[in-house]
Formats: sequence, C-alpha cells, structure tokens
Amino acid sequence: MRIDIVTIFPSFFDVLDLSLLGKARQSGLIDVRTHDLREHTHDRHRTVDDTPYGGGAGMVMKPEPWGEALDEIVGDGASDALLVVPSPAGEPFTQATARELAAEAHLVFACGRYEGIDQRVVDHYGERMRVRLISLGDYVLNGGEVAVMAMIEAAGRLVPGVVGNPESLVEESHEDGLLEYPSYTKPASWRGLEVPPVLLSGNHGAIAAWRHEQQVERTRRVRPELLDD
Ligand SMILES: COC(=O)c1cc2cc(CO)sc2[nH]1
Repeated sequence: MRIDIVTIFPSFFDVLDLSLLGKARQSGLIDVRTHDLREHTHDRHRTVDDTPYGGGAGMVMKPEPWGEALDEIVGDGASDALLVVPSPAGEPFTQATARELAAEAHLVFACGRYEGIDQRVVDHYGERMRVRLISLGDYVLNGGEVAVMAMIEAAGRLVPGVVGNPESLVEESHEDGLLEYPSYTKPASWRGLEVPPVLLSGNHGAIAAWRHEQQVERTRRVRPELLDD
C-alpha cells in the first residue's frame, strides 16, 4: 500500500516512523510519503489560504496549491488512487471504513486546515478519481491531520502482514459488531480482585461462551444502538 499525505504540517507525521507502522514502512508493506502544501505556493509569504467568497469568519484553503500538489502525486489524468479528505461534513469513519481503506493500493490524504479546502478541489478531482470526505465523529478538530493519523493507524494495522498475529485482529471491538470482552492476565489475584474463575478453568467452550456473553452485555450497556443492526 502506498499512502501520500498532503499537509502544511508534514513533520506532524514523523511519529508514523515508530511502532507498528514503522516496521511496516521498513518492510515496504506500507510506503508513506508526506508532502508540504507550502512547497506548491509561489508567493513570498507562501500563502495557502484566503478569505471566503460570500463572507463569513475564518479562511479557506486556496485551490491552486492543492492542484499542484495533487497533480504531482496522481498525475493530470484519471487515477485509481482514492483521495480521502477528512472533514466534519464527511461520512462517519468506522471499522468498516478502515477495512475499505486497508484494501486500497494507493491512498491520498488531503489535510485541510482553517474552514476547509476550496470546494472546487474536491469537484475537480472527483471527475477523475474516487474522493471520500470522512469524519472521525461528531466534533470538530482544527485540521485534518489528527483524523488522518487515526485513519492511517486503523487501516494500516489491517493490511496483511502489518500485525504479527492476524488472530488478534478478529476478536476486537467492532470487528463482529460487538464491543470486545474484558481481558485479564497474571496475577490471578490483585488487590483483592480475582480473575473470573471460568478463565482459569481450561474449558474453552465455557470460556468462549462467557466472553460472548460479556460482549453482548457490555454492548447493550455502552452502545445499545450497535445491537439494532
Ligand atoms: C472529527 O473531526 C474531523 O474529522 C475533522 C476533519 C477536519 C478538517 C478540518 C479542516 O477544515 S476541521 C476537521 N475536523
């Protein structure tokens, strides 16, 4: 998988060199490249934003730098890459979305700031490639970078080979539509709190049944709407 990120804060993504995704980058499983939007400005102040047509507070990101930056990545014709634009007006990001992104060969993330990117950028690239506006949730961040970091982690870990034991991906919250069961490890007794005896029983059928029961109970208590599906 190739990932390109266009942002005015490219160093924000240096952290991707660490941990899980760091190994995936070194092994070539995931090729992450950041691009500084300001490299595609040509005025003395390296301007990337301007006041909104129609008035209103805040600033809007100018289309020209985005056009130059994105053309450099996907060329000036049709592209099979998926352009992901984090936006409060986007579709909700879920584990299903993460799985869809993980199946892509080439993801391009456009990190907006301020009030967003001039709409014509989405319209222009929407004529020659798939474009998805995605939101992390019903709140607003100051820019797309944090959202892109979360999406890259959620999708990157689903890319085959990135996580050592693929089994660990199966029994996770939201993978089967339920929240995950509670986990325990040694010691069996800690500050007077005991590990549920069934987990020490060695009875794998009883353990699986208990874990599923815990998933349903936790989901009903914390996220009852997930049980409606
Ligand atoms: C949950 O919030 C988001 O996903 C989110 C993405 C973006 C992009 C912005 C720049 O206009 S503000 C913002 N919020």
